[in-house]
Amino acid sequence: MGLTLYDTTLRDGSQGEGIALSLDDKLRITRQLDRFGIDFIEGGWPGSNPKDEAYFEEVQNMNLENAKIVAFSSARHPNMKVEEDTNILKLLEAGVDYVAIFAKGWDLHVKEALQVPLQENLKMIEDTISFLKENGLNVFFDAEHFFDGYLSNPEYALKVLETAAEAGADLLVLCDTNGGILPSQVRTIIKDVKSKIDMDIGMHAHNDGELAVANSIVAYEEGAVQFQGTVGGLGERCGNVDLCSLIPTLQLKYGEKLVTDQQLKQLKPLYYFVTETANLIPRNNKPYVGKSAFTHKGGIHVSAVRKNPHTYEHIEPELVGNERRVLVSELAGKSNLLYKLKEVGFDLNDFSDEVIKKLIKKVKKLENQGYQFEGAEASLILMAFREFKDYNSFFEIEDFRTNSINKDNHTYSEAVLKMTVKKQKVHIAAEGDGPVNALDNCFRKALVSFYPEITESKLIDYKVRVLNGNDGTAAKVRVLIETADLEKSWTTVGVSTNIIQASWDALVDSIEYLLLIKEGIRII
Ligand SMILES: CC(=O)SCCNC(=O)CCNC(=O)[C@H](O)C(C)(C)COP(=O)(O)OP(=O)(O)OC[C@H]1O[C@@H](n2cnc3c(N)ncnc32)[C@H](O)[C@@H]1OP(=O)(O)O
Ligand SMILES: CC(=O)C(=O)O
Repeated sequence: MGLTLYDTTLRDGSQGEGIALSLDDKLRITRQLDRFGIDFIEGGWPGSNPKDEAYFEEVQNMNLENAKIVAFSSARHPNMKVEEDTNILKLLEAGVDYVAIFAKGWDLHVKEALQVPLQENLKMIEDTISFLKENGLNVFFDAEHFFDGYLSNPEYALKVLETAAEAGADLLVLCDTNGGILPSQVRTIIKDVKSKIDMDIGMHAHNDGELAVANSIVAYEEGAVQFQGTVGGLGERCGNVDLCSLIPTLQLKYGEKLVTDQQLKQLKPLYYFVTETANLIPRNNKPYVGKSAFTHKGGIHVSAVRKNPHTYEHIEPELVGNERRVLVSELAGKSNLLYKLKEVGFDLNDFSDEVIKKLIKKVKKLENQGYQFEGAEASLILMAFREFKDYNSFFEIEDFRTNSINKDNHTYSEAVLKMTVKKQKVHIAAEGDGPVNALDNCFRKALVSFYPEITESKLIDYKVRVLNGNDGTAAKVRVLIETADLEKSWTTVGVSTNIIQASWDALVDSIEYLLLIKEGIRII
């Protein structure tokens, strides 16, 4: 058997806390895994619940391009005939060519979890595999707790594998079910298994010791041919080995051709698809696929990356569908700002060294006052624009006022705004649920006849962070406003001890940035 990828997101991944995939979710994930180039997809345990049973019915209509679907179950129950065990019968009804059977590889489990003699566990394995083989199925044998079992009673753990092999199993999968084994132990144990049993082995690693990737890599180095894991490392307790880390490591560092280059570029989209389908928040610092995996913040790093990205990147981000990003903050140097300005379309010749230094000094000073530009790039870009001698703002604010009114125990607000737009004086009022909403309504009402395009955008998120909580209601706050039009979203920032002022500053930036984009000024 060549190297194969085995995804158990739909089975072991579903055993992770907070994961509740619908049947439709499972089918959509199946489609994406298949397109990505996964060889085997463990779809579920048909004996466990009606949803998994329905999955095996539905998946037969899917015309998969690449993957084989695998149905999962335990070996037969103790003291029961295999042909009478519904778990096993449902495997036959699942309409698959491949099944995965797990059984105990640790004497402790046989004695305490199953509470049967050691011999009965071997008999369960033998009966189940023989029966499934007689019924024409390919059988992957998952030796549950194999590594802990080997450490406790190596003769018995090996006997479990030998029994499965003699009964006709097509592959012996060594499971680190409790996820606590060490790479050095994996190496020694697999060497011993390989010296005694002449069969292909697979690896199923859990991540309780944060070593699932390391343990799977050691298994690979020792000749394992199948790697079972999940997208994003979902799974029981701390999860399974994350295929989003394991696959690119094997492919890009060990040179194994597991998927095509094009498929590998779908790794990040696959991670996002599965994470979002599972209703989870993607983790920025996930190796390879996280938003921050190739994001540079420290000035020293960005200075070097501009000269040669290899200085601070272990692979090219595009290989896994990711991208390089640079942040500007108080930890930035000139390089961060130059990178960012170029990225958004500025001609760097427009900025003298002096202006860049002045801008970066301003960023550091403002961050010391509570601004945070890495999450508010639109405000940063506006700051750079305002350094252009020939830049005229789209409007000039004269003053504004807000009032809150309580009537019949319901509070609402009104705002009044005086400004000049295209040399015309505007004096306008509007109401809103609260003062910021009233100001937003008023501002847009004042601008709409001059810039009708502002109706295409709206505020989609508004976050307030108290910066010095000890000062109570007099504390300084940072307001981040996210605005979106039909194509993109952008974030702006304001900081003040007055929440209305902080919100107003962020609001003004958000509208001004929109007008910059709409007026076709060089911003991508
Ligand atoms: C390491 C792993 O991740 S293995 C996969 C674990 N996944 C799951 O458990 C999710 C799906 N599970 C289920 O839907 C249910 O647990 C079922 C349908 C399988 C069983 O439900 P129930 O019959 O109500 O039993 P329950 O879950 O309480 O206990 C499990 C039974 O399986 C037995 N069992 C455990 N491991 C094995 C095994 N390897 N081979 C055979 N039987 C086993 C246990 O001894 C216990 O038997 P008992 O009821 O006679 O005491
Ligand atoms: C089979 C399995 O999921 C395990 O041993 O962890």
